[in-house]
Amino acid sequence: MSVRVLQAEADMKIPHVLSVAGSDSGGGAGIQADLKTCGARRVYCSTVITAVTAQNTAGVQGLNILPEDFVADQLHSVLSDMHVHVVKTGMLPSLNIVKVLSQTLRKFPIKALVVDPVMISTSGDVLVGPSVLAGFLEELLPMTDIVTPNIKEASVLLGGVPLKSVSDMHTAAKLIHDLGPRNVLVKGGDLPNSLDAIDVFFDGEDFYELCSPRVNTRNSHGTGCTLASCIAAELAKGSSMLSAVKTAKHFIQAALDYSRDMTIGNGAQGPFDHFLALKINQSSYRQNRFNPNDLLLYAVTDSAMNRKWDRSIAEAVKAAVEGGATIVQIREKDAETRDFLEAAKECLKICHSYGVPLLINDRIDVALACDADGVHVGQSDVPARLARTLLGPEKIIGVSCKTPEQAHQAWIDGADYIGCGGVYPTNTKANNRTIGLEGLKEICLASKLPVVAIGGIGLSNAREVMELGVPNLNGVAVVSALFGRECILTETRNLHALVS
Ligand SMILES: Nc1ncnc2c1ncn2[C@@H]1O[C@H](COP(=O)(O)OP(=O)(O)O)[C@@H](O)[C@H]1O
Ligand SMILES: Cc1ncc(COP(=O)(O)O)c(N)n1
Ligand SMILES: [Mg+2]
Repeated sequence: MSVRVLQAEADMKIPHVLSVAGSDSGGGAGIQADLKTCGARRVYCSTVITAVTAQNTAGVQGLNILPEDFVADQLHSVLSDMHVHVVKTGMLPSLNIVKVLSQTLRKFPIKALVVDPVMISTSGDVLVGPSVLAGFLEELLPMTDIVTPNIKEASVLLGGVPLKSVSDMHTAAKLIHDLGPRNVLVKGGDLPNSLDAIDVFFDGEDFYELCSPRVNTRNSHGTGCTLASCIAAELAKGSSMLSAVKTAKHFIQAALDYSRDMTIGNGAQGPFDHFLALKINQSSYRQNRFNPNDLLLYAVTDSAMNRKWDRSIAEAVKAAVEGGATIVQIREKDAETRDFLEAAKECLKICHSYGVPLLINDRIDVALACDADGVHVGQSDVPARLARTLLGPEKIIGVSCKTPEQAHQAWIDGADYIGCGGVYPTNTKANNRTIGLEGLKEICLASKLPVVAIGGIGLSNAREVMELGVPNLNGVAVVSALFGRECILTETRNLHALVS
């Protein structure tokens, strides 16, 4: 294969959003919000700038629209060279720019088009005049996968009918859907007298009300841009539309809450902080869901060992959590699906009574059916990106990795941690290459995700693994040293004392 073909294939693998929007000098909305959102969501973002605003926390002081020919040049530069998965639009300030965009998109097919029909900013400034409306209605909306108007913009798209309630938002979503886009999200951030921030999503068949408590903050400048670019980022990673919208709503809520008391600028509407995930314990703002410290003593069950000692999976799991296991994975290679499911439900009850998360090895169907905390997948199982789409943003996903490249891909795919090994030779897994402490260290250093070491680890060597001195090595995963022994409780206690 030629270098060019290999380059093109590598390019296609990196989730990529192109934002076509205006610049906000204050850095809270527009292109700047889109870049920050994609960065926070771990997606590459290229940009085509349509206008430059002089803007701050008090409002918009000036606006300079770029000539449509130069917008066309920027679009061509990006799309003719790079593999863009999703295009997200923000401020499209002239009818000719809308036309240039829709013509260009016909030449360069993409996976999805996300249109935030920016017309009026949160500060009340008119960013886009009425002449552009015809362009939206005739050119852009029919090719749009999701359009995300706020209540004022929804009203403009529908010729001026005011929206005053959630019920009006439902009606508007349906009417806007009739204009051509495949999905509609009417955002209710500015709905008066509403205790919650309610958005209405309509996919052409069903309505969903996405509801979150309203954060009492002045820092809501850029929420609309952020929501749309987060949807675009999740779509680029392979999420379904509904799951992308839910993730985006969750992201906005978490970011607003995290930065509610931040003060930047003297005006009425401040920006918020997109990078909370970097600040709250390394990897995830979804703290209540996954805590990397839970990887400390990771117990993995084994059906053959349970058979040998004549105990049920539930008995084995109970002993392990009593002994101090901090996370449990059930790994059943030869059980009937229904038996596996029943056992998983029983283990889930036990684990949750100790506040310990339970993961299912390989079987996404079983994890979904028993509402487990997540899954662990190997390199030949369902890809992590698809697992994320199927399980949604809340579940924990771990991936077995033997190389820095696999670790990188796991991060791109939206995994939460990686399992790395076999560190030492082991009999639990046939034909498993041993990577040694050196291999483990190399992968840890390359990995942006927390790591749990696995493979032949027990009382004799757990300490040297934990003393490797890499900050993202959060724990050891153990099979035989717990479940291959007579008293799981004692073995777990001893190992727990050694690693903590
Ligand atoms: N104070 C708030 N608390 C929680 N969510 C909010 C708040 N303000 C806006 N949102 C959410 O932010 C997103 C953007 O909505 P909105 O502010 O209505 O759009 P725009 O920024 O385009 O005017 C929506 O998901 C909305 O529910
Ligand atoms: C350049 C630019 N684009 C978009 C918005 C909308 O901001 P919001 O997301 O708060 O409605 C803005 N204020 N400036
Ligand atoms: Mg807003």
